[in-house]
Amino acid sequence: MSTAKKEYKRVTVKSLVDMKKRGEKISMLTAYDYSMAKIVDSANVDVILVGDSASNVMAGHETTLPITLDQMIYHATSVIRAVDRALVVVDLPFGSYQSDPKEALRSAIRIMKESGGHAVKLEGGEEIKESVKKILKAGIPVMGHLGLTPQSIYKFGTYTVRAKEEEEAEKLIADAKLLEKLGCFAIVLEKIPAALTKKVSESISIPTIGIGGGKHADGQVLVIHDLLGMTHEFNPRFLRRYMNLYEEMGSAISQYVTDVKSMDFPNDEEQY
Ligand SMILES: Nc1nc(=O)c2c([nH]1)NC[C@@H]1CN(c3ccc(C(=O)N[C@@H](CCC(=O)O)C(=O)O)cc3)CN21
Ligand SMILES: CC(C)C(=O)C(=O)O
Ligand SMILES: [Mg+2]
Repeated sequence: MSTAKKEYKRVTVKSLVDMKKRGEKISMLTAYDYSMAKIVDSANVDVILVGDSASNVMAGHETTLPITLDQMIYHATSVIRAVDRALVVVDLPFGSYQSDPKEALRSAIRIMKESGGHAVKLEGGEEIKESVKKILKAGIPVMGHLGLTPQSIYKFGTYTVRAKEEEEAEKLIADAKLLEKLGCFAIVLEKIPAALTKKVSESISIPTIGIGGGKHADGQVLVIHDLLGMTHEFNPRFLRRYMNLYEEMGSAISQYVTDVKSMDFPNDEEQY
């Protein structure tokens, strides 16, 4: 017996590669909790990233380094409960994969088993080759992340554009080809020159997802709170704000305070 079920087709790792082949751009946004993920998924975003940017956006840390694997699993579990259509990718947090490939696999397995996420994302290329191999061998899809890799911020000291010099650009291209060869299904390219994004995207058959990587990436990703204008102090050039929720929410909340103080709320209809 068939029930009247909402029509949707799940996004898979394979459908993303097919989208690149067709020339259809991929949309990706972060979400860290149930309510936000419900809205993002209902708006037909292809990929939802449970990013370690939760460390900044949810917990208020200065960097992504402090967030733990347990905390990432908590966020991912909440997101998974809300999602019907999108592919859900979960960041492996700093410290959960860098020491050795076995630990990397254990961390990836915990994410898959405990949250129900569909894939994991790791920052780096050649340096994490063995870990990527091991995770893929276990049947867990892996998304790469090259260019500005926030988990290595203390190695670089700044969030400036990466791979502007020839040598770093060549390494990035080699890393992208390596990740493709290993079997990754997509690669995030963060804050690199548009011309390099173009070159990388043309050199590999798996999709590139840009954030500050320009128009030639096969898809785009943003932190949802940035797009909605909730993080009003974060203003990189690559960010397009679609709302100014920081101000809108602030005035709604001020109005509530005013209404409580003036005894306008609750009124006769809003009580029993
Ligand atoms: N809210 C938020 N949005 C993000 O995109 C994001 C996070 N948090 N946390 C984790 C990483 C860090 N990311 C970043 C951080 C800084 C810049 C950046 O462009 N910062 C400065 C410029 C710094 C410089 O040029 O030295 C800026 O213009 O805001 C970009 C991406 C991307 N990720
Ligand atoms: C900015 C994206 C790519 C990310 O890794 C995150 O949100 O953690
Ligand atoms: Mg991240």
